[in-house]
Amino acid sequence: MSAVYRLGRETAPSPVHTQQVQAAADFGAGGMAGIEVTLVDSTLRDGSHAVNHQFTVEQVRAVAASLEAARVPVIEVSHGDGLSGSSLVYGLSGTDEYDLIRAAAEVTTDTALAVLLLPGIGVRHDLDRAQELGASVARIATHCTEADIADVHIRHARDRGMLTVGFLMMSHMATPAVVGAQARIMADSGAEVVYVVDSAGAMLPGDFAARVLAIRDATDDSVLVGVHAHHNLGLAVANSLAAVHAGARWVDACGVGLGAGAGNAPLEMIAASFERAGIGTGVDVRAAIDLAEDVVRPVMARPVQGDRPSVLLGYAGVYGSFLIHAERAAAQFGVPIADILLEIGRRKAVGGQEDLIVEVAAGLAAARAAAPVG
Ligand SMILES: C[C@H](O)CC(=O)C(=O)O
Ligand SMILES: [Mn+2]
Repeated sequence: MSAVYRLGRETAPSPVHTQQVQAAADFGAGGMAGIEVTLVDSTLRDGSHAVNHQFTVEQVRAVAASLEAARVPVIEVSHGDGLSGSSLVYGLSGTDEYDLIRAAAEVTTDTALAVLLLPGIGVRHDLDRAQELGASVARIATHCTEADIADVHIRHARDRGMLTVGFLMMSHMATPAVVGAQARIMADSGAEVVYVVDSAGAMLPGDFAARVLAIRDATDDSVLVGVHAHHNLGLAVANSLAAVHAGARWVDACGVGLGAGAGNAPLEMIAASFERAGIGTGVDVRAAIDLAEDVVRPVMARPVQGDRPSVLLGYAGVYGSFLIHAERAAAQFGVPIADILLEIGRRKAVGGQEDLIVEVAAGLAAARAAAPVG
C-alpha cells in the first residue's frame, strides 16, 4: 500500500509557529522597513575581471555617469585585482587604471569614488595617486586571515582623510569567530567599515549572517559591516539580504552582476528587492534597471552566468577571479576545467596563487598522459 500524505494541519498554530511566522516575515516585503544602507557599485572594478581588464575610457564614462544618474552613492574603479593589479600574473589592463579613475571623476559630482588595494600588489603611493584624481574611499583587501598586512595601508588612507574600508576576502575559509577577530584588527588600524567578502560565491545566507554578527560582536559595533556577495550558487541577493538582516549596512553590487565568476549581486536586483523589503538605499530603481540593460550589458564581453565553471567555483570554494585563468589553463593543457577547479578547491588556494592553476593543469595533463589506455 502506498503512503498517505496529509495535506494541511487541522490544529491551531502553536506559539512557536507564530514566532516563526514573525521571524520569516522579516525577510518578506516591508520586513526590514527603516533600515538604511549604503550601496557600492563595483561594476568598474569587479567587472574588470569579467572583461579581462579591458575597460575603455568611454565605457567608464558611460557607466559612471549612469550610476550617478541612478543616485548610487559610491562607485569603485580599479583593475579587478586592485590598484597596480595590471601585470602578467593578474592580467594586463587595456587602459591605465588611473585614466579610468580620472574618467569616472570627470563625469561624477555627488558620487564618491572608491578604489581597491591589495597590500603587496598595490602600495601606499597608489592610494595617493588615486586620491589626487578624485578617489575618496579606500578599500583595503586581504585574505580573511591576514588583516595584519593591511595595517599600514589602512592607517595611511585614514591619515589622508579617505573613508577607509577593510575587505576580508574568501571569508568562507574562516570561522565566524576568526572573521570577527580579523575585523577587529582592521578596526584597530582605523577601518571604518569592514566587509565580509564571499570571493568564491560559496557562502549560504546563514554563513553571511554569522560572520556579520561575529564582526559586530568583536568590534563592539564600532565599525559598520559590509557585504560583498558573488552569485556562483545563485545566492548573492539572498545572501546580501541575510547580511543586512544581521546588521550589515554597506552592500556591494554590480550592474547586471558584472563581476568575477557568475558575477556579483546585480545592482538592479539589489535595488529592487531592497526597496520591496523596505530597506532604504536612495537609489532610483528604475534608473538602475535601465542602466544595467542599456549601459552595462552592451559592454559585457561575455555573459556572467551560473554555468558549469561558475557553479563549480562556488561548490569548490574557489576564488572567483581564478575563472579566466582556469579557462586558459584548461585550453592550454587539454584538461577539463572542472578537474582544475575541484583540485584548486581541494588545495585551498587563495588570491595571489594564480600560478598554481597552471601547475595543477600541467599535473593533471601529465597524469592523464601517464595513465594506461583503456
Ligand atoms: C581582488 C578580488 O577580486 C576582490 C574581490 O572582489 C573578491 O575577493 O571578491
Ligand atoms: Mn568580488
